[in-house]
Amino acid sequence: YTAGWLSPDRLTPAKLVSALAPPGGHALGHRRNHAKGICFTGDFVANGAGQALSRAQVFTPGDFPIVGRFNLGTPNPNAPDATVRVRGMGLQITTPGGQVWRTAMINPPFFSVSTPQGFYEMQNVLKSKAPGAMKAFTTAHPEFTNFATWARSAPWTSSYAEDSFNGLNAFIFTNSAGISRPVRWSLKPEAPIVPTTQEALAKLAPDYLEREITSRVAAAPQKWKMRVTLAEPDDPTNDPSKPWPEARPSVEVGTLIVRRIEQERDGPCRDLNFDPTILPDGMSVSDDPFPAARSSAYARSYNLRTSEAKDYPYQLPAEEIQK
Ligand code: HEM
Repeated sequence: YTAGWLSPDRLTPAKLVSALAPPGGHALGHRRNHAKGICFTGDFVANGAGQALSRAQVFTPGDFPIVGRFNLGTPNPNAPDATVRVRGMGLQITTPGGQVWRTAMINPPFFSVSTPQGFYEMQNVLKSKAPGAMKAFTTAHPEFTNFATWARSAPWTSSYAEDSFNGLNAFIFTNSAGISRPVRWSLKPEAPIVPTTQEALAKLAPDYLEREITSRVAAAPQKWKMRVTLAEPDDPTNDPSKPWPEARPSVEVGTLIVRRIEQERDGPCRDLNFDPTILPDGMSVSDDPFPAARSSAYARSYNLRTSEAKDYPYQLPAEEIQK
């Protein structure tokens, strides 16, 4: 009756965030996960087709401003690009009525584990040297083997512009007729994909992805199509490790256009928390347990990093600025 607050085994935001810490501790002032990244701005051009699914203003035909962040799934802000398998995009779209949609998506087509508890255990086992720890983990979380197969076999790219970004969690869209349906969303790149290998990427500069996207966007805006996929009655909505069948109907709702790469250190992403529960009217969370867990963990990470600004100063130290 204490809602679990007094249970020592209860999974808390503090435990979730601490579990992400690398052996030397977290990099102060930085995001506790997806710490390496680069901010951007641009717009989302809605084609109007999404209005059939959701009454959110973002689906009415028009152009809406975006702030987003390409990132790598690592707590290390200095990790070489080729050492990180998961890439992500944080995205905020705002519409004139003051509605805000935040989402944070990644490149795998399904998540590594079924539950937030599984995510916590995965962080611990990835650091554990105990013999048999991984075997015990995969026995308890057999879904992880699908993710390991994806990580081993999926092609790499040498540009964020060539990556797909998948929301993975299920949400509920409600249209103006009051009809509610479970959905997931994805961004597919318009840039042609040039597959590469981890070895080839490792031979490039450790920050190649940031440099490449900066020059690519300076030469031309980069685009992704946003697609919303609809669940059928038996599709799982509470487990992002289970992809829905390819044949599910989907609706292309618009185009994301990245027009400018922004400063990461003192740009518009720094004070932004891409909390996946910040949703406009016409979208809501489902029975998927991740968005609530993520929301509480991101808030904790945000509070920690913003109170550590002295460890990650907005301006570069004077000696690092070339005059
Ligand atoms: C319980 C599971 C998860 C935990 C504990 C977790 C934790 C975190 C934390 C602490 C951050 C940094 C937040 C900040 O300081 O602003 C973060 C960022 C991020 N997460 Fe998660 N995460 C989880 C699941 C997921 C899932 C399922 C996805 C994708 C579908 C995802 C994608 C991302 C992305 C793309 C970012 C970077 C957003 C940005 O640029 O700020 N995470 N995560």
